[in-house]
Amino acid sequence: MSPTISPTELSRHDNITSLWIAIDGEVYDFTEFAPTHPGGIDILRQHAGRDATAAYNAVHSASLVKSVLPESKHLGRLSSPLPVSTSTTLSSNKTAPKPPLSRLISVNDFRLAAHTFLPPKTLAFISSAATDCHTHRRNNTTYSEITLRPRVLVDVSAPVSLETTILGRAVASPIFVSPTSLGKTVHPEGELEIARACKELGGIAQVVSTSASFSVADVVRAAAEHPGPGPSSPTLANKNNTHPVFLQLYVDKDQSNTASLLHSLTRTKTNPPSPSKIQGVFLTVDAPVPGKREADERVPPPPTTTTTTAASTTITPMATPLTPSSDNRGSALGRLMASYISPSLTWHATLPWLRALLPPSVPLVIKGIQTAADAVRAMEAGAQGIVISNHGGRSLDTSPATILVLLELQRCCPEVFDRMEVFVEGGVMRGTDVFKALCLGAKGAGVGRGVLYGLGWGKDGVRKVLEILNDELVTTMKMCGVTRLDELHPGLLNTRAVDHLVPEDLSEEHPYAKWRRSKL
Ligand SMILES: Cc1cc2nc3c(=O)[nH]c(=O)nc-3n(C[C@H](O)[C@H](O)[C@H](O)COP(=O)(O)O)c2cc1C
Repeated sequence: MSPTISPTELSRHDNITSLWIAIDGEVYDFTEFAPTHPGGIDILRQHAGRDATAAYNAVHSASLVKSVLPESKHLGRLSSPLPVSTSTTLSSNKTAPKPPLSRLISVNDFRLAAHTFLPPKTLAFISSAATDCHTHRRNNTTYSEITLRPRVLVDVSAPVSLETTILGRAVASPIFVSPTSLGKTVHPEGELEIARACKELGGIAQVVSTSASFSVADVVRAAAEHPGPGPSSPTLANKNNTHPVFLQLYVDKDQSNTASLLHSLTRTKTNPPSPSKIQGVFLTVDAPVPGKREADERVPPPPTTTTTTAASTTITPMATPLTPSSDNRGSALGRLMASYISPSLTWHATLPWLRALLPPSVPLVIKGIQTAADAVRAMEAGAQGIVISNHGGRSLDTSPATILVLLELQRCCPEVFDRMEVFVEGGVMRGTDVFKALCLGAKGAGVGRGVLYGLGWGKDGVRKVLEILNDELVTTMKMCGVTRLDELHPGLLNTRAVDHLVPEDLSEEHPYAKWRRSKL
């Protein structure tokens, strides 16, 4: 039986040299873990010696604490409950009722509707992008600059199957769910609901963020327990009635944390070994430092309250004088979340290190490629895939729209499409966007914010967002005279309006400005 700890004893451990916290009636020692906490040490210091159940549950799954702390750090049960001092969630501060799903017929409808009921801080976190948001906008608008070249008088009566593979796994569609952090800020079951929707749709690939509210193991478990469409579904891509789950990886400043995370997900002690919990790793490389997201910085967390009345218990775990709200740069959740991410990844050290950590059967994909030269480097480094991405315009404003980078690869290094899988994400809001990406060689197109807006309605909302995109893709294909994904090719597009923006070769030099400040 675990020891009993009194509130008085708990309250003695209220500082960084001895940092105990109670969660759901259990007391944990966070002293060693605190400096590496992904959300920063300040938030743990704020709750040191206290009951942090409400703040914890607002962003984390119940089981996460047990998976990140060793058993020895679970000290015992709290002898009597403590009054709740601060609580609860970014998503509890609703401002309007949600419109019914039946009224929403486009991804943009979801975006607009989410603006009516998501609390301001959650909305700012999701919708924000770096500085003036040029890249965020252009990710989307550049798709509309590329026009279609429909072929008519083609029999398109055959049913269209969107089934394909992603990194060797059968999927129901080339559209996949991009990794996003803190799903619980939108829905209490966050990434679990996304997994359920992906499974119900017959196997949509889901990339789960290292900074998700739920661990990947929780996501895999939730999907396994969810009935899904059943193996008898005639359109089921994945006959095993599962959906592929990939881990998006931020390498921790303390690399041993990353090593043990990967070990726990890909290696088992069982004999014979059970399969890896994840079907691949997407290493994010476009956010070595946090982007300056001004909307997220500007919107303060809801005000702190110390009362326990039902009406006033709405607060984020960040709302204290120690949190970003007291910082003279603002109060961005994104910046707080990024504090554990290593800024020192390199081609020559990080990739071989990661490859050696992963079993050979687990593919490694580099997420955040923004030039043809880096695509070639990734290929030469032995990556199984790349994601052309600029983090949805959240990292570096005025970096190129992702569809332009896809064109750059076609122009400068077309061989990469035969040697590895190329994915693209950023600004995908329509089936026509997906169609254009696929015509230009993408194996799949990822959706980030659109899925989060759908998550406001739980799994049914996520499902509807993905269904809308699938339907629009099928309609576009038929209108263009094709009924199979392998019939898509660049000739179905006119890219002249943007061709002048596409670099012409792999050179890392400017085409004519050769001047250098330093001769070194
Ligand atoms: C709220 C939010 C959180 C995100 N968190 C992560 C993350 O934890 N890891 C990551 O690699 N990318 C993250 N991204 C970037 C997405 O994976 C993806 O690149 C981007 O959302 C695609 O653009 P879109 O939102 O226009 O579809 C996040 C994006 C958003 C909107």
